Amino acid sequence: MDSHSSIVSIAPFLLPAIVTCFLFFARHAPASGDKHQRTPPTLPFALPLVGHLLQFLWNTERLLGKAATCFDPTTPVRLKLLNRRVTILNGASNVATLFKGSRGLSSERWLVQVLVTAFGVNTADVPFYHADNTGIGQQPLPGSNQVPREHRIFHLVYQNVHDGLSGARLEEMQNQMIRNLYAQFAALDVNSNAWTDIPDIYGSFIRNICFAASTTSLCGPRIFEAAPNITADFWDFDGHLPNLFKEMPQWLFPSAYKARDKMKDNLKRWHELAHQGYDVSQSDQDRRNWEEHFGSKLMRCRHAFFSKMPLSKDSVAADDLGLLWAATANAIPAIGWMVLEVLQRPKLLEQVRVEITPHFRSTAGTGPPSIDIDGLCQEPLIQSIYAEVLRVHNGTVVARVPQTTNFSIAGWRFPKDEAIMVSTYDTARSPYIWNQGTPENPHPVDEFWPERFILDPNDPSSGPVAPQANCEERPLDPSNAPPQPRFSLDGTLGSWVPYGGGTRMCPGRHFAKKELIVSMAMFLTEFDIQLMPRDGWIQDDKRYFMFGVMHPMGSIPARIRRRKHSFTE
Ligand code: HEM
Repeated sequence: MDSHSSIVSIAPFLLPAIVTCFLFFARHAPASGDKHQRTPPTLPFALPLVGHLLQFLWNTERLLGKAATCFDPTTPVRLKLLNRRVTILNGASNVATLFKGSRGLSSERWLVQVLVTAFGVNTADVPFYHADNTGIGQQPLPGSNQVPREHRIFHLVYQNVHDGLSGARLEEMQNQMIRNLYAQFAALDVNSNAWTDIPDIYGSFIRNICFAASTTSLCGPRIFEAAPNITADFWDFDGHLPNLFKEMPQWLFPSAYKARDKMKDNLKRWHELAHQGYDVSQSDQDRRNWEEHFGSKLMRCRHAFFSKMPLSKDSVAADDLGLLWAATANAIPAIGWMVLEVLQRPKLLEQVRVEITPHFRSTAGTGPPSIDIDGLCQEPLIQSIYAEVLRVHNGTVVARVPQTTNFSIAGWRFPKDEAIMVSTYDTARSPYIWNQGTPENPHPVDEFWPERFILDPNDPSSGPVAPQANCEERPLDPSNAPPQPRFSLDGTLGSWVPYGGGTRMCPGRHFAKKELIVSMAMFLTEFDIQLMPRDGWIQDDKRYFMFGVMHPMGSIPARIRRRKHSFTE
């Protein structure tokens, strides 16, 4: 493990000393440097030595919220985490500039650290990752190490996920998702003439069905043969991930490390079975976009290049755990939220079903429904719900590190090797940017407002962005058709960033949009779902804050039945 990665492991030893000399010491680092380049101010902190570490570990939401509001809304703010410094970037235009300026910034060191601490890549394999400083591009970076092409792990992984999630491979993944969801629905013991009680409609129903469907689309069905309990094991691991991510020591959280080891063992068993059934050295000649051993072409080609690298089986399993997590741990809670936000509003449910129906052709129990995916994904209200789910429920931190020299944005200097972070949760809540409705009909930034992303040309108070914040001209419709309300992200550049941005922007975003919308549409078309009465709206489980789309909190009891003319009957 690299030298600065174990800050947290010593934190518990420092605690008694910190408590006895509790000084309430606040500091605001003066802006330094020449008049063109200022160092961002440090958020005041009370404990010298540790800085903001304890708050970072136990109340990250509050800490990042303070960093977003402590100075003016475009001022970046530095945090001190024991011996490490990071800067939280604020302001939509600064965020957009960061993502545009990908040259000179890297995510690779950060990525390796996450692969080790969160997913369990072997420390013995770290030098192999670090030896590759050739970048993600087709050509190695000038002046970088001489690394054989087949060992350029960052380039190969980058190219593989981008190829595997576009064009015909993307279409195959979409079709697989529909087929696999249909198979999951058909296997359920749920009738149309009686209600079935479900103890937790998200945690024991939607989440498990979607994991099985999504993982089969990515990895093929063999993974469930090799590891029959992988669904439960995965969600157990996901629940422990915040502690792993924050580098909590094993002696303090042994169950987190156990859950991760279990998942790595599951994946190793699958790798063994898949390699027995399929020779990855032939994968270049195999034109299929999906086969049953490794599933998607993405996965098959990935294992073809892994097989030429001197990585341990343990590290390959850990790296795959990272990919499986990226592919499911945001998308599935987001599907859950899409369904739940609609179900909590009966009128919205009716409107959504009106948008869904024309795009579905049922095959009446003889196979998966035929869905006009592109048409469905262009419906304005459905897209607005999708964008609003990712605005409200996403608590990700996206990181970049200036690699070779200091980096600057709008006159602020960001030192080399110090992480610059963007909190998607706070950018999505800036009251200076987001439309909060009218005094008669307010919609605060924390509220889920299904129509927030609908721009009605006849209503100047509509659209995602507050009228005073929107400098972009509203484009005219060239067809001269009477202006219709439409889905719009206009003015949200640098503020709606659930997928990050720039060259490292999430390569799964095109698949994710379709996966989220199609899955929601399939659940709402196949089932009537009645949530048990509850006080207030369903809330985010803040334990997942900082780690992507948060899960809904607590158990959500419901009853369900198949709808008449559902596609499985
Ligand atoms: C709602 C769903 C999703 C959200 C909110 C999401 C969000 C993100 C974010 C914020 C990043 C980091 C981007 C950056 O650093 O700028 C990321 C990276 C990534 N995502 Fe997604 N993601 C989603 C779904 C998916 C899916 C479905 C897949 C694959 C099937 C996927 C695969 C990846 C991969 C491989 C990376 C790493 C890319 C790299 O390092 O270059 N994601 N995602």
